[in-house]
Amino acid sequence: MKKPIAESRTVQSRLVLPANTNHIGTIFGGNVLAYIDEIGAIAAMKHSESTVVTASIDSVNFVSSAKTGDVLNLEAIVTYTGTTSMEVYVRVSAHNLLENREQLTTESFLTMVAVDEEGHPKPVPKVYPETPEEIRLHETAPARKKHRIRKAKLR
Ligand SMILES: CC(=O)SCCNC(=O)CCNC(=O)[C@H](O)C(C)(C)COP(=O)(O)OP(=O)(O)OC[C@H]1O[C@@H](n2cnc3c(N)ncnc32)[C@H](O)[C@@H]1OP(=O)(O)O
Repeated sequence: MKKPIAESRTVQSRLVLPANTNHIGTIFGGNVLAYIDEIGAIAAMKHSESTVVTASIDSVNFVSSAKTGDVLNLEAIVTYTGTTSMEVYVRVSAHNLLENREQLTTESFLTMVAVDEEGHPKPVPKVYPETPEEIRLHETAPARKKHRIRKAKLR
C-alpha cells in the first residue's frame, strides 16, 4: 500500500504562556522539543494507522526565540518510509499576531517506528511525494537515514 505525504500532514498552534517561558520571557527549548515529539508522533500515527515510538530526534537548532504571547505554529509530514520506520519533518515558527510577524524557530527530523502490542517493530505503508518540496525532502531522506544509523552505531 502507498499513501501520499499530504495525508500525514498535521498542523498545531500553541499560545506561548508565562508557564512555558524562562525569566527573560522566551520559551524553554525542552517545551518545544516535547511539542515536536508530539506532532511528529501524530503525523506518523496518521500515516501508519498504528502505535508509534520515537526512535530518534535529529539535532535541533533554535534559530530564533518565541516570546510570551507569540503563537507557535507547528507543521509535520512523513517524508520517507523504511520497512518499519518513518522519517517525519517538523517545522516550527513563532507568530507575533499583534505585529503580524512570523519567524522560523526550528526545523527537525524525527524517526518514528510503528510497533505492535508487544512493542516490536511492524511494517508501514510506503509514502510518496507530490509537490517539489515533498520530492526534495523524500529524495534526500536516504542520506539522512544512513547518517543516523552510522551515528547510532558509534555509541
Ligand atoms: C526511553 C523513552 O521513553 S524514549 C521515548 C519513546 N521512545 C521509545 O520508548 C523507543 C525505545 N526504543 C525501542 O523501542 C526500539 O529501540 C525501537 C522500536 C525504536 C527499534 O527497535 P529495534 O529492535 O532496534 O528494531 P530494528 O533494529 O529492527 O529497527 C527498526 C527500525 O528502526 C530504525 N531505527 C532503530 N534505531 C534507530 C535510531 N536510533 N535512529 C533512527 N532509526 C532507528 C531502524 O533503522 C529500522 O528502520 P526500518 O525498519 O525502516 O529499516
